[in-house]
Amino acid sequence: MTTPTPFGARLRRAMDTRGPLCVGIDPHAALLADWGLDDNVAGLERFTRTVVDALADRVAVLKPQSAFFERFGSRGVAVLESAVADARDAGALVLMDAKRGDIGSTMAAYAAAYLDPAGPLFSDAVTVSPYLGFGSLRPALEAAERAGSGVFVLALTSNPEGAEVQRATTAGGGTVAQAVLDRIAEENAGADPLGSVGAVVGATLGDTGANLAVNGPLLAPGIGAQGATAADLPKVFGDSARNVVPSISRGVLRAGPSAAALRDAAAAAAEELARALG
Ligand SMILES: O=c1ccn([C@@H]2O[C@H](COP(=O)(O)O)[C@@H](O)[C@H]2O)c(=O)[nH]1
Repeated sequence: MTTPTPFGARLRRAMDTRGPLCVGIDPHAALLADWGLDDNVAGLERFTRTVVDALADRVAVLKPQSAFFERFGSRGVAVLESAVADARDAGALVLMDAKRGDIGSTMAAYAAAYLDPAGPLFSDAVTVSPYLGFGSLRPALEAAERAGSGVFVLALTSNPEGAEVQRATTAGGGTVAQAVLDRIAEENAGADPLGSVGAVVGATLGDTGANLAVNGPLLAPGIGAQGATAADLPKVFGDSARNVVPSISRGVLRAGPSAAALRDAAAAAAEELARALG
């Protein structure tokens, strides 16, 4: 059996060749309406196919938000399965935004869902929540390593409510978020060119005071609809800018339903973000 190329190495290559932009696939009911689509499975299918067809051959990462597919039940999940496969076939890395977190034994089932190459939702990476304890993520970390996939751990989320948990002080005197970041850095120790365990750090946060040197990718949501701009990135990420994967959903999707307009919006965002990240 051949050893798969680790996600971190695949992501670095994609960022170097396509630029670091991640576009989120978030089929909000309001966006379906804006695109002239019905808020049903047929509308979801058309929306998703349009985004994948327009962008999967050019952006480094596509990030479907699982919740928007789950709300349609099994037929919505079937649309998600096709989107993952089609996006990967077209060359994009797929980051499943599912934010799973549970006790270890249940985490193993989530890992089977997203990180087992034989599964219908197998993705290049998945978002997970460490707030049942970082150790509870072990089954996902191990499954990802076996598959050559990645795991993005919520550290400092883009929403204002995150601070009450993430900036709380631990018994050791640091913040909860820093403890998470330190554990991510341990997972990535020695990885070259980039570890496969990422951190989620909102682009909305300004200077967090956190040490973001985790030797892994830093997913930066919050650009566009949540108010952050490319100009905010240097303040948030400082010396870690090279590892930032800036993520935009509505800010690009609002350009649809024209495929050309989606491509133009993604290209304009990519250029602005690349300039800001140096
Ligand atoms: O801290 C986080 C973690 C994840 N997200 C997700 O990213 C997108 C953001 O969508 P926009 O339309 O660009 O605001 C969405 O799927 C969130 O669930 C985040 O925003 N913040």
